[in-house]
Amino acid sequence: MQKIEHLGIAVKDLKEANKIYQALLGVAPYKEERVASEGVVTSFFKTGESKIELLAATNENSPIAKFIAKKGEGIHHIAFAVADINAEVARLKKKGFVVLNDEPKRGADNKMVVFLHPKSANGVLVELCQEIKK
Ligand SMILES: CC[C@H](C(=O)O)C(=O)SCCNC(=O)CCNC(=O)[C@H](O)C(C)(C)COP(=O)(O)OP(=O)(O)OC[C@H]1O[C@@H](n2cnc3c(N)ncnc32)[C@H](O)[C@@H]1OP(=O)(O)O
Ligand SMILES: [Co+2]
Repeated sequence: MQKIEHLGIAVKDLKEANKIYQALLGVAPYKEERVASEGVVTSFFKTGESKIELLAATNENSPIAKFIAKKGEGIHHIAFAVADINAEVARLKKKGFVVLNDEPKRGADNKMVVFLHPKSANGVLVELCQEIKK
């Protein structure tokens, strides 16, 4: 793992949450991006070497809608940057981690992503991200 790429925070109202995190971090979000395949709209803030990703659901089947219905707003996942996502998936599967999507899928912010089940990491949903080279 290269570094923590972002912390994902599930929010009910993206506009309101943007105001709160802009006040907290002292910077405006640098992008807002819908990921239809995930049923989310995201807002990204850069804070030093890391990022905060706010996520709101765009439909009731969204994992974010389910998460908020069950646990309320809050930290949803931790994302790590990796150099070779397929090699990391193979390594982690060998170690017994439950990989939710063997094939990396297109995420937000120009990344290919894979998720590991929370049960594999002490109740924490883990996302692996590999930058898509331009
Ligand atoms: C890709 C765009 C963007 C990016 O950065 O590029 C994103 O980050 S998109 C983020 C949204 N997408 C995802 O989260 C995809 C991966 N998530 C899933 O596949 C599901 O949400 C899953 C499998 C984590 C849970 O789905 P399930 O239908 O099984 O929901 P349950 O409520 O039954 O959960 C089972 C079990 O897991 C616990 N849980 C659920 N979500 C989380 C979470 N975010 N963190 C920690 N734990 C979580 C839930 O409480 C259940 O545990 P239990 O002890 O049985 O109550
Ligand atoms: Co994410």
